[in-house]
Amino acid sequence: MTQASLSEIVSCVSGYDPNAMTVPQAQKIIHDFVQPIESVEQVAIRSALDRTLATDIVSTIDVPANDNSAMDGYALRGDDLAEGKTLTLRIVASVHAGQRFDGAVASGECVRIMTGAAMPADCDTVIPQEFTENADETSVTIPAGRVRRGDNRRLRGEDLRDGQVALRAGKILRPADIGLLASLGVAEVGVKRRLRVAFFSTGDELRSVGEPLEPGCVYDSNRYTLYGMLTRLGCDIIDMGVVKDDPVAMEAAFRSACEHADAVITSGGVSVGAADYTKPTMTKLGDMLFWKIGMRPGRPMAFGRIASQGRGAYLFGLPGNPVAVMVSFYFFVRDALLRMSGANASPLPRLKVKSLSAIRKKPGRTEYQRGILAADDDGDWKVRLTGAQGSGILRSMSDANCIIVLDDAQGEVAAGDAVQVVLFDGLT
Ligand SMILES: Nc1nc2c(c(=O)[nH]1)N[C@H]1C(S)=C(S)[C@@H](COP(=O)(O)OP(=O)(O)OC[C@H]3O[C@@H](n4cnc5c(N)ncnc54)[C@H](O)[C@@H]3O)O[C@H]1N2
Ligand code: MOO
Repeated sequence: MTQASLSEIVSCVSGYDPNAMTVPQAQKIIHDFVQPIESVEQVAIRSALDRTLATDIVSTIDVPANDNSAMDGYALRGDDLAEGKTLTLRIVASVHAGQRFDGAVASGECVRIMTGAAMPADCDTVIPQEFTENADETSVTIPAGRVRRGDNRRLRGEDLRDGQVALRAGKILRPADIGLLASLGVAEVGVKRRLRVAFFSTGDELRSVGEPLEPGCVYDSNRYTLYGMLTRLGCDIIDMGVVKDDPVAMEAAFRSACEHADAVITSGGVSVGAADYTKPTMTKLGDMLFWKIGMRPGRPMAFGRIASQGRGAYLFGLPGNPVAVMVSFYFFVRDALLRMSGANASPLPRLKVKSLSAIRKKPGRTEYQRGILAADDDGDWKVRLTGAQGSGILRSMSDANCIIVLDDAQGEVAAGDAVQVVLFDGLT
């Protein structure tokens, strides 16, 4: 299948204007343009943690394999239970997990049973031992009203049935999933290979950690935040360092990155400054779009694809400001990389909570403010701003535990109004 060009994709977007893109328009174009990689590798299930499953996994057994007891107690015939009647049953056998009792259990009889042991064929109910009375080696009394037919019995195949799809291709495997695979007896699975993502920072003012900081210079922090975000996403990273504001050096960096990477991320040089060479270099080499997106931070952004030696790499030219890099990554690049890696990722969940801070906001653009979400004394979760929100203030990201997302239509937020937040941390 040949890949659609960016111009074909943008022609389907109503009201497309590169100088006034909305966040949803830009997200949609990127999502529609990127294509999943095809390479698959077989790995042991522990190594499959956080990887993207390549094929559906179908169970070849029932889990559990037998009806079994959910409690330590006594397995009995539900027919023996009668409303308001105390019952004394004769114990005919005892079964532990891993054992089964194949004998008959007649009316008036029961079997001492442990959690996980297979149910005797004639029994459909288990009474936990602490609900019984006068138990000894030979008999046990079941007081009236303590158990109903079918209680405390786990049914064969209630977790998964033979032939049922246990996990769908595209799932990013979490701890529960590799446990589920183990419960099916699966030792290895096919996962998509890790994405290879190259990145470099641009700017003559940038110094790398370890170098002296001359007047007018700043340390390059974007390569570290990108390293962190890409590593968390499970990518193989290619750190290409700092590239000077020089068209020849920049072209060489792009060409080299595209030889090995599935995606290339740059920061800086996408605005209108005299030394902003990223855009002209990208245009020379590939199928590129440059946008001014109605958002803050992260307004300028370049996106496209560079083809080189029969293969191609997607390209994300992010703005230089450190907070803008992170916000653009979380709200554009992350989804694209997940899609490229073959994952069926759902949108980042948003929670609606009250804001303790009044927030200045004009309708017409999306704002991503850094917030601290905490429970008050009544257990209600509320969010407040971290403080100054400039897109160069990286500490605002470090202090935050969430992003407050104020959509295009949102105007001023008064203290006490509800806002939507995206959490940084969660169970994965
Ligand atoms: N006349 C205009 N000026 C600017 C506009 C505009 O529309 N018109 N947009 C502003 C916005 S918004 C942003 S964001 C920046 C984006 O500019 P660039 O992508 O060209 O980024 P630079 O100019 O290279 O850098 C911006 C800023 O960030 C610092 N920086 C860059 N790289 C790093 C790094 N790796 N680590 C730490 N800090 C970095 C850089 O020193 C600058 O301070 O343009 C605005 N201007
Ligand atoms: O993208 Mo710029 O950092 O919005 O301010």
